[in-house]
Amino acid sequence: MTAPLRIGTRGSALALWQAQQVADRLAPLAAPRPVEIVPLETHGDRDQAAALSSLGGFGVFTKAIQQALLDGRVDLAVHSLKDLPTLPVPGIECVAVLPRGPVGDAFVSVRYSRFEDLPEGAVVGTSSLRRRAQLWHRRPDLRLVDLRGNVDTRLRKLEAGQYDAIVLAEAGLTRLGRREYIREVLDVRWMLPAVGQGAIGIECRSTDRATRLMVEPLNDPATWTCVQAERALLAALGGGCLLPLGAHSRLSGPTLTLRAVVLSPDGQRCLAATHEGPAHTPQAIGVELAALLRAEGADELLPRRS
Ligand SMILES: NCc1[nH]cc(CCC(=O)O)c1CC(=O)O
Repeated sequence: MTAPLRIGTRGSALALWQAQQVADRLAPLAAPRPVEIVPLETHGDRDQAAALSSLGGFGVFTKAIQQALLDGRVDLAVHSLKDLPTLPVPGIECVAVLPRGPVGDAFVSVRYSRFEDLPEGAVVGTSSLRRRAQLWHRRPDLRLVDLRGNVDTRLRKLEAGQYDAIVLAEAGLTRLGRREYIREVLDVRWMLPAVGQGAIGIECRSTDRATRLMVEPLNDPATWTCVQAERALLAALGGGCLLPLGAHSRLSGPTLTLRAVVLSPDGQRCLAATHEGPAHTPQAIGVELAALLRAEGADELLPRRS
């Protein structure tokens, strides 16, 4: 009975910080069982050089952890929700999300204190299709160059002087104690976050009732509502991280408002729509917003999937 409760996670500093949050909250519920963090290497960690798209794009940071969960090598899995594909994995269920952190994207630069100060043709590092498309939509003159790696790797590359600025999730910088790098949080009215950005999801094996019951109390209902709507939107558009889609949800009393943009990769075309409804039907709001975007012609912008 003293077998530890094992939490599977990526081994990056950010992933370990997130897993530790779960471990700290779970410890009193699991006692006297100890809680242990098990860092696992994922496809996305192993192949830093390859573009995410060439790795297949779906679940490169989550599949290996889900496999360990299915194999019984770990008892739960902790993911950045934005890295977790919406396609359900048989035998695995997302049981809880922690209270959401900051959702926005941060402008990080040594040379410029505001995005608007970037001179014509400035070099901005980011590999995210969503960030690239929204940056280009606002500033077609920018030179956008690939930048991959963990948060600290990207900050080091910025400091090496190769980029005028980079864009990173505010949540990651905050969690790693790197907020001093943030020069400006980009306005969510034009830089919409990724689906699930800033949220941490916890998965269990569907059959492991004991662990599920232990994890359920960690769920934050407000965060759950918002991410359900965002993920339903993403699923209805059939996209993974290869789709230049931004989404932002806001819960105000009994009403959930979801806003989203779908862009062409070059940022020239941008469709936006907003939809709201009762907060107890988040998935319907996401699905209906997808239909509104389709009615505007989103299908032409969605990547072809084989
Ligand atoms: N794709 C990598 C990734 N996955 C989650 C975060 C940050 C935390 C979050 O947004 O939840 C990051 C880094 C980044 O995008 O800057």
